[in-house]
Amino acid sequence: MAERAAAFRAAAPVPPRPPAHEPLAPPDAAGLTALQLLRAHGSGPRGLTEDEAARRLARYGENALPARRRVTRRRRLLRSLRDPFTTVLLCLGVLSAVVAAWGTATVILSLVLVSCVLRVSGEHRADRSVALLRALLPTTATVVRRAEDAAESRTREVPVGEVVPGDVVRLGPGDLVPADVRLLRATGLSVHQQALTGESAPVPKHAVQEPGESPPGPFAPPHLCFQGSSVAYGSATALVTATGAATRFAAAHRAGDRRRFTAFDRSVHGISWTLIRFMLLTPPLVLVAGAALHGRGLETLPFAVAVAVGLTPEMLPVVVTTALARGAARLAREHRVIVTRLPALHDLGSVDVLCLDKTGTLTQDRPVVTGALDAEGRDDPEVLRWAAANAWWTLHLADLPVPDALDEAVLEAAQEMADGPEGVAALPFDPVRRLSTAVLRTPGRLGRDTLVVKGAVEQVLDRCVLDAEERARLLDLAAAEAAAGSRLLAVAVAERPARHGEWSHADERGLTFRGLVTFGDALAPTAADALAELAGRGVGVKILTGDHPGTAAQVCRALGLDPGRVLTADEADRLTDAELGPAARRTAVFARCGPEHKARIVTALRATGHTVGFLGDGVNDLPALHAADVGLCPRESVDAVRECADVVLAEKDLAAVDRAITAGRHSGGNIGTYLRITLSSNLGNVFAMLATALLLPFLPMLPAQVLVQNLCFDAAQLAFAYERPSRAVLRRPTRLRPRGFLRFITGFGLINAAADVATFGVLALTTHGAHASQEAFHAGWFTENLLTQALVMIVLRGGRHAAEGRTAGPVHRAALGLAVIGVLLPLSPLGPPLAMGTLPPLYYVLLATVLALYAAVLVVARDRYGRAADAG
Ligand SMILES: Nc1ncnc2c1ncn2[C@@H]1O[C@H](COP(=O)(O)OP(=O)(O)OP(=O)(O)O)[C@@H](O)[C@H]1O
Ligand SMILES: [Mg+2]
Repeated sequence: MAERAAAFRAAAPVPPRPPAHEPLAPPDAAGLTALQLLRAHGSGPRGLTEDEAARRLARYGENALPARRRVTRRRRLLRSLRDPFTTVLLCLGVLSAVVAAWGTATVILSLVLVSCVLRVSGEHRADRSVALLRALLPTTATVVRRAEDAAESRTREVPVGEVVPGDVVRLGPGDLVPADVRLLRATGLSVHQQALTGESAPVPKHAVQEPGESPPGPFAPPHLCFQGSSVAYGSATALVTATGAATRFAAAHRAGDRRRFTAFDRSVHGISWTLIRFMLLTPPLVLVAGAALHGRGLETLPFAVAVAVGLTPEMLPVVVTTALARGAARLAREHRVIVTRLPALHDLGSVDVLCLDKTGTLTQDRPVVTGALDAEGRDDPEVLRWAAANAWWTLHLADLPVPDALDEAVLEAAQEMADGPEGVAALPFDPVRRLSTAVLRTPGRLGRDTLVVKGAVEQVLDRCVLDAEERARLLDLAAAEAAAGSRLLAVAVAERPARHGEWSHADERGLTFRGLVTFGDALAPTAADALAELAGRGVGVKILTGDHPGTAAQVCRALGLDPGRVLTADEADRLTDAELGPAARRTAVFARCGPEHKARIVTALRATGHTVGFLGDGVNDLPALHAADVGLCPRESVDAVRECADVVLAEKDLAAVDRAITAGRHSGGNIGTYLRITLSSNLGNVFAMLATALLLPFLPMLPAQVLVQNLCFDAAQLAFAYERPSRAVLRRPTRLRPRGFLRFITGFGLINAAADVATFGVLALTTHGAHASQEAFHAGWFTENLLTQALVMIVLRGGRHAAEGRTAGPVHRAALGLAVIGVLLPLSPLGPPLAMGTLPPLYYVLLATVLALYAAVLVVARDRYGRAADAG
């Protein structure tokens, strides 16, 4: 179809585009009835003809979903200029220009330019590859269309991009609302509007004949649904009023795109601001010290600025996008895991708590009926027949596209449905109430209808006429079945006078308990191993299920996971947010969770400092997927879930999650190592330069030299995006804790500065003669700086276990290159223009000694730090 549309667009004489995707009529066309609105859109209840739809597609353009819209290069460039480091660099550049230090200003501005260009093109490339991966996950909409005017209308799936204004669409649970629509008909419809309004609870929507006053807010009208939302439960038929860039969500987003603040952003943010404070402090410090000790004036400013510039990790964004994009590409290629939002890959590496739903993850989600029991616990096939009648009629009367797994199992087990009673009304299952109800017309009993309710045991018993003792006995009966690992449905019935009006939830009262249907669901074959594997990697697994606590606990036990004390949603409801955090940390299994509970538990865990991943596949998992740092789902999930998840797995398999986490740690580990090494060396250089600036009668390095050295460092550091990290990095969540991180960089920065100062001594010893010594000093220091940097890259690259049988990788090669440049550049023809002189051979001999000592100290410090980190 996509090809056909493309061909159409290419072949047809395209009519002039209307200005800026104007909708045919305003979305709610205030006061128009549904029929009038259909007419205003040149459509009808039978939908558009295929030809008309194709014409409109050419006219209005593709209906791109919010998450799939491209960011333009200009927007990206502006965003990268807003980056705090870039801003500080630009300020320093301007400052240099103000004091007419043209050399420094030019170098700084070129540095900004190079890093922005690299970043923008890197992000652009990364985005393109994510878009290509996303294209593997097509989302569709169900449209009602006709082949030609006179033909019967047909319902068919089309890619969401081909939906046009005037289309009539069908919506069911888990569907994305493909565009802005006006409801024509709706049954029990509730939509998730979280992406639009931030509100996580589903919002009820219904069709109205003539829209009256709506509550305030662009997304509030109850008869309209909007692109960017999805169906939580119920079903509807609706008219498309606006697509693509003309939708309300697109309009709201143009103002300023909300981006999720990820775990990675949070830690980088903290570190960045500490560095920036330091950068802002450096120039005044250098100026004041220069003036006080050597009576220097503003001429020190370019040097002071260069020192501050020396602190910036200019290549950070480039290393980050490259490392992540490579990781995502590899995951897709080797494991068919698709990362739909790149930063999520980094967060996946730092996930230390993984929340799962039970069905389909720990079990196979192929339930089979194992029994039907009456209230005494005796076999009673009648109970199954009631359950099946409920399943059959809710499926048909509520217009649901497919039965859920439990309903399917019930229908499979109770075959002869044909001559059963006829259904007249249905209130379909919803995961908050955990009930479904069908109203049946009892044959031979005119004027009487039978209400059949099935659902979770507690919810059904709450609606039955029972004394406390009987209720407790029935709960025990259910608990005993659940303790064997069975899933359960309770069934209750009631006879009521027939009626013409609507049935509502209020009618589910005064019921008679009929019995239980029990289900078995085999364990997923890979689950036990994957759980053990995850635990070994430092990931705590928590089960968040809507099921019975007994069933959930038994499934965990069967997989070798100690369930401990199960926390039910009712108990969680009684805890404040502050109490829930610690309780959630202690608990492994949460039962009877509704969609909101799942989200609240995830939020509470995040608030206690965990990075939380959530794996789920149902609409009832949507709020939690939103709330988590990383949302994961299997490929067969409903569209709404897939569109919201950050990581889409080829299948719902815990082993795949484990592989994805490893890939996240791979990329995240490289980024962390890059930051540690770069910032500690940068900081060390700054310390040393400040110290020597105080001692020396001349500048320890000229601004141009500082910047050239910076450029060499940056280029070498790109290698970290391509490195294969050590196994030690993959063994625990990669996490940048700002505190520990700052301690690391100051510690290693000081060691680095000590080596520099030692070199200073060596230089004093080996070079003599006033003028000659200045140039030689610069050369000597340049060489030493690059060599120590190369050494640090090799020694600190893999942490304490770096030696574990590894071959030389890209970082080794880059370090080698850096060392060669460090030694040869001052000796090359580039030396004199950069004001670097030649050095006596003795210098090299003594420098080698300094470097050997430095390496030894580094190794000792690294191992101590590694042991402390392992213990912490
Ligand atoms: N089709 C249905 N009709 C009536 N009740 C149902 C139906 N499906 C589920 N339930 C009830 O709702 C409860 C919760 O549903 P379910 O187990 O699917 O929740 P969940 O949160 O998706 O769990 P999981 O973690 O297993 O995926 C079930 O234990 C069952 O009692
Ligand atoms: Mg589920």
